[in-house]
Amino acid sequence: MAVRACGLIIYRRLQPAPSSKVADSIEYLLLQTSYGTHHWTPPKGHVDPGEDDLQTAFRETQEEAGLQASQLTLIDGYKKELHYPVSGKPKTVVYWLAEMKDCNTEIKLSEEHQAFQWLKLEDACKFAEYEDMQAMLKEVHQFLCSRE
Ligand SMILES: Nc1nc2c(ncn2[C@@H]2O[C@H](COP(=O)(O)OP(=O)(O)OP(=O)(O)OP(=O)(O)OC[C@H]3O[C@@H](n4cnc5c(=O)[nH]c(N)nc54)[C@H](O)[C@@H]3O)[C@@H](O)[C@H]2O)c(=O)[nH]1
Repeated sequence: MAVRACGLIIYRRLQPAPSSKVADSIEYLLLQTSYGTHHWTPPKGHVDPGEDDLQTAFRETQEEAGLQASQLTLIDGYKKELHYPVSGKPKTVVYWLAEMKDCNTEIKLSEEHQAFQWLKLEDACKFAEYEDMQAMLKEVHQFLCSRE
């Protein structure tokens, strides 16, 4: 059976300048692991026994970024599964989308991560080096822009 993890793609909207596009005011949160290859990822982690997927996504976000569910707005209509192998075993990661209620809320990392960045789409795709993650971020961006 596949290893299962869940997380949240978190974004914030900066106040756009009058002439700029809404799309340019969106930034995504990525965390850099303090272990392994120091890859960048949204907050996410393994599902604990007895937990449902969305509970896991919020718990991991709280543990890894210090953000409470009450500080986030879960966005209806977006959910995505990524499937990739880790150490030869299949892994499924389920992501939801959430917006920061206050874009200045402090991010508090755990020992699992050594840095975080708020990134515009183009830079987020550079930091998130995996093609499936990049495709997901682009899809999310389209989704958000189409709602405006
Ligand atoms: N010392 C040490 N300790 C580790 C290591 N490894 C884990 N720990 C410990 O485990 C705990 C983590 O527990 P949770 O937080 O519950 O789990 P997750 O959040 O799920 O975290 P993971 O890091 O296990 O899982 P991924 O992010 O999935 O990375 C796994 C591999 O998959 C690739 N990869 C990543 N993302 C993508 C993608 O989007 N697309 C594609 N295609 N590929 C992707 C990439 O190659 C990567 O190397 C920590 O406490 C550590 O103590 C390690 O190497 N050394």
